Amino acid sequence: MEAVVEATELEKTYGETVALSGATLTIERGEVFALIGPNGAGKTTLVRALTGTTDPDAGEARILGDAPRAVDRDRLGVLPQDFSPPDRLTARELLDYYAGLYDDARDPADVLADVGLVDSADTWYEDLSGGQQRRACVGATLVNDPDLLFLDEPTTGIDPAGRRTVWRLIEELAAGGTTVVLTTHDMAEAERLADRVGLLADGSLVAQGTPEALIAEHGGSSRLTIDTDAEPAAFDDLEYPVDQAADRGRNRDAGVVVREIDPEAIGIVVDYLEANDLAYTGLSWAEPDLETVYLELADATERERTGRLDNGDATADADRPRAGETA
Ligand SMILES: Nc1ncnc2c1ncn2[C@@H]1O[C@H](COP(=O)(O)OP(=O)(O)OP(=O)(O)O)[C@@H](O)[C@H]1O
Repeated sequence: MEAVVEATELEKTYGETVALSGATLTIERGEVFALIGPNGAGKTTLVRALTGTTDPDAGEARILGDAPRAVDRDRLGVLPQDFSPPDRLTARELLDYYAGLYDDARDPADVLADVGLVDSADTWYEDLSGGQQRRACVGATLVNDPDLLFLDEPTTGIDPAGRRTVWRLIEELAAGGTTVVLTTHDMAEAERLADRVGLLADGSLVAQGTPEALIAEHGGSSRLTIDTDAEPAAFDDLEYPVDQAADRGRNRDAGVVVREIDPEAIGIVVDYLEANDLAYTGLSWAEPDLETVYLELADATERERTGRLDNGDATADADRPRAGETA
């Protein structure tokens, strides 16, 4: 396999703030790699170090076999988080403008179609909706048909249908051999798109792997959440471990979580609730997902950093069931 992105022990501090602390990763050609992590974890700084818009204090970054600043710009597409093109250009003019920067650019009309903006092609950028603006920005990174594409939060502010347009586009690009590095706070996006995910916390990549491997290693067991005001102690005679659910927000019963339970065994819990006169308003079963992993690992890093004691229920914050899995 050909390494297209290589970061070795990257360090970057801003005054007292450590933005990168020994970040090391390798991304192969054609991979979609998702960088996830809490606000301030260092994702943007890592992308900037890899694209040559910031110099690390130590360590080495190489992309497409070269130092980031030495790479042929025709081969690279970069969508920064805060990219804001001129307002008084239409979507079409914007892509024409960016296409004009390259000798061998794609037809901007094709790019407009790719990002789903044909109907808004003649609308000024400032009059596009936030999501349409973001799609136009994604388009601007595609005019040179890059081999390596960095997308910093590409779908932030885009509605669900538009998000799927961008997801399909990223999948097509990757199928065609483009290497894509994206940062996202959307775990469904990372789980759907990424061949591998890197979780950045406090400037270090604390976990890397396929979504499936990360979920298997860090996701814990499947769980059944019961909407009930009953205490976990009321379930002492149930054959499964039961904990209090994390804060479930307004308008929800407090809730308890039954762990290590397969869906076929939900009937046992229902029988138990009824035999013990325990009132409940709903049950939802969920497999661990990338969000579970994220919360577990980000929380573990936070505990380590602050010296906060583990209460023995490290996954308690991760009890939200996945949509569509309500029993
Ligand atoms: N130019 C800068 N000057 C000073 N501090 C900076 C600068 N860039 C980043 N930082 C700090 O470095 C840390 C990492 O920031 P970074 O933007 O890389 O995080 P992030 O993971 O991308 O966050 P988010 O998810 O909020 O976008 C933060 O504490 C941030 O305040």
